[in-house]
Amino acid sequence: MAIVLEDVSKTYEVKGRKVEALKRLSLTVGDGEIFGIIGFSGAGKSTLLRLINLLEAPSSGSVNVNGTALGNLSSEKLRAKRQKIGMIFQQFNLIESKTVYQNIEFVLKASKYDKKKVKSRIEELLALVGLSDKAGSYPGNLSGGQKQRVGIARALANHPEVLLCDEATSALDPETTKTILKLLKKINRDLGITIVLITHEMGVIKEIADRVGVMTAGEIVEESDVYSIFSHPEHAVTKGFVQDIYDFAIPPHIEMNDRSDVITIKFLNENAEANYVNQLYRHFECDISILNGRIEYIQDMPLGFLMLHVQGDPQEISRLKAFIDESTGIERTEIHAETR
Ligand SMILES: Nc1ncnc2c1ncn2[C@@H]1O[C@H](COP(=O)(O)OP(=O)(O)OP(=O)(O)O)[C@@H](O)[C@H]1O
Repeated sequence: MAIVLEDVSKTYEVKGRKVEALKRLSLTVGDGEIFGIIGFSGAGKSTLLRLINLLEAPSSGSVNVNGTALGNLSSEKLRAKRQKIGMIFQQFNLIESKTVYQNIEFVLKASKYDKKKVKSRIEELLALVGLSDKAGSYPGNLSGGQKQRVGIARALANHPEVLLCDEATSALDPETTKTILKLLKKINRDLGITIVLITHEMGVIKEIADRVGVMTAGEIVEESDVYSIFSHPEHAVTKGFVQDIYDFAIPPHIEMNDRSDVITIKFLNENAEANYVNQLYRHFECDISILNGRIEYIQDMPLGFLMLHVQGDPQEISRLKAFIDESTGIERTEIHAETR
């Protein structure tokens, strides 16, 4: 396992008042996995990342990165271990007075990288992030996406085993965000680097993560593969985060007392693309109108939704609902947006 946190707590003391940033949190991130942590501001995400990055020690509990327990390391060993953990930041944190080349050179020099190999390593890194032609540019002359590419090149300079991403795309526009996430995915696949990213945007999780932990008030309240988090959110906070894809309001023209006849169905995996409504039309003597529908792709796997208005004999409607409930890969969902 790449990262194992066991029963970790972190308490800060601010003006005599205790702030519990992390509360007996346990987490395991597998080798080569992309693990996303999502939570609102103040949930404790950055604190968690700083523990993995060895910037801070937990108040209690243990942190283990790639087989090394991080407590009780000598400062020399700690420094060596830190080099194996790369990090990128929301605000890129580049040195403005140095060129792209020099920004990367700076970390290689600091880690006493073999001098003969520094130049070729920098060229290799710049090629990897698609910036070979920007070696002599200053950060001030780069776009946000290019700056983050430099950040990524710098983070990878010392061949890390783990890459930590702290809101790495939050300062970028949606298109640039996509290209940066694509690059991170490529790095994960091609170099086998484990990635832990923290974000407050579910879109980022949907695009890139294999698994996700939902954080609130210093705890991970739900943890699962990304498809399950979207298709079966359990905790109220998770439901809030995935609300966007469940955003089916019952149209205003449906009278208040007819609303119990509105059924929203969720289609899991390949069932999203099957012709299910045809079966409903064929088997049941009800009037069925489609009010809304959508297919979301989560890691290329479809998750479909269909909102139907079903009218007719109440017994027939009950039979139809029972039929839906018995169908594999099809579920009725109670989660949808407030009626507008
Ligand atoms: N160095 C510190 N000293 C005192 N309190 C801190 C410190 N760092 C974090 N905290 C507190 O710990 C809690 C968790 O903060 P943290 O920054 O980890 O949350 P976050 O989820 O990363 O939020 P954000 O997205 O706003 O950065 C907050 O209540 C914060 O005020």
